[in-house]
Amino acid sequence: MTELPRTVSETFDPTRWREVAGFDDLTDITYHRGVDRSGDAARDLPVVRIAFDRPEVRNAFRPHTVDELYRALDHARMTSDVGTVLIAGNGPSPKDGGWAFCSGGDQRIRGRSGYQYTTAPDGGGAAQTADHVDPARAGRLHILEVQRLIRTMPKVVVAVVDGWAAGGGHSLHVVADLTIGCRQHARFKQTDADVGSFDGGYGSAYLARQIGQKRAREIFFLAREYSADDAERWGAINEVAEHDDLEALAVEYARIIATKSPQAVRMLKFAFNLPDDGLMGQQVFAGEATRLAYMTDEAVEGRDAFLERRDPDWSGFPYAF
Ligand SMILES: CC(C)(COP(=O)(O)OP(=O)(O)OC[C@H]1O[C@@H](n2cnc3c(N)ncnc32)[C@H](O)[C@@H]1OP(=O)(O)O)[C@@H](O)C(=O)NCCC(=O)NCCSC(=O)c1cc(O)c2ccccc2c1O
Repeated sequence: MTELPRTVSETFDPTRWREVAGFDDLTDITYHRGVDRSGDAARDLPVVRIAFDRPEVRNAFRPHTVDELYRALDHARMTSDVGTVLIAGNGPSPKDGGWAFCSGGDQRIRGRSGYQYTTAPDGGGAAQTADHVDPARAGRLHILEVQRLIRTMPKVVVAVVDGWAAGGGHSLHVVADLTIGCRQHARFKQTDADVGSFDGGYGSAYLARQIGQKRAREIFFLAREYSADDAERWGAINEVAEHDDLEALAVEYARIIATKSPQAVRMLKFAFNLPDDGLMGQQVFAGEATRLAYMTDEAVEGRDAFLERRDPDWSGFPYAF
């Protein structure tokens, strides 16, 4: 029987998860693999849980958080028996009991060139101030790289919103394939324009594709707070769950997704992306089509003819219609 992991969040059920080997150095996020311990031997499930772990600042991200998030997501992307990636926020805050999915970029270390790396001694808690900025490392806006990874990974990414989704955290929920929200604590608020920032890509324009121009503009221009029930009504999220049931619902989504064909899910995700992603969307979709084509006898004939220094024989392959 595998050892139970530490309880990283009040809603985290350690019996459902195991730690992922090679990630014991994480400071700003947690990363777990779903596991079924009901039998004699624990069995891995096709789901991972990646969670922001800075509840004292409503799970704001600093560059180091983004580095860790990218690394865990990319590991999940390359783990071929994982079909669903949950992104969550650990909580509540030890300071005031507040819950958050993610409140976006850590405003304390935002510089003129982006969010700055720091040398704060405590891993990013109270000591994380502009005084600790590392002048040798350029400021970053690389949460956008994370957005692209979520967008292009051939798996279903689910945002599990158990508290504030604000600023860049709001954008992460927008770019995720699916979002579920907690009735009691999920709060959505797009604060970008309050703090002189703007996610002009997926966070805004893609949001408008999802819920319509008027509502998306309202969300950005008024920066009002809205609930999970509001969000569901507007089509901004998929489902609302009670606080105690939210993570179980996310795992249930993953179970259902695992009953579907991986290839079909991959092709569907890239097909959904294509119209909004321009040539890059076409490239990603077409790459998968090329991979499928390589599996045919026709493509094998082309390769073999080259390797055997002969003309290809296409006679067995009709111009199908
Ligand atoms: C999220 C809130 C609405 C929650 O309000 P609440 O009243 O519940 O909690 P507090 O405000 O008291 O917060 C508790 C505690 O956490 C600290 N904190 C919260 N959020 C942040 C943050 N983002 N950065 C740093 N610290 C934060 C807060 O100061 C309190 O600390 P104490 O020490 O006082 O206990 C509310 O907190 C809120 O509005 N937060 C800010 C939301 C925000 O504006 N985020 C940044 C938006 S910009 C952004 O995220 C962004 C990032 C990018 O990398 C981009 C890249 C490219 C394009 C655009 C980008 C972008 O827009």
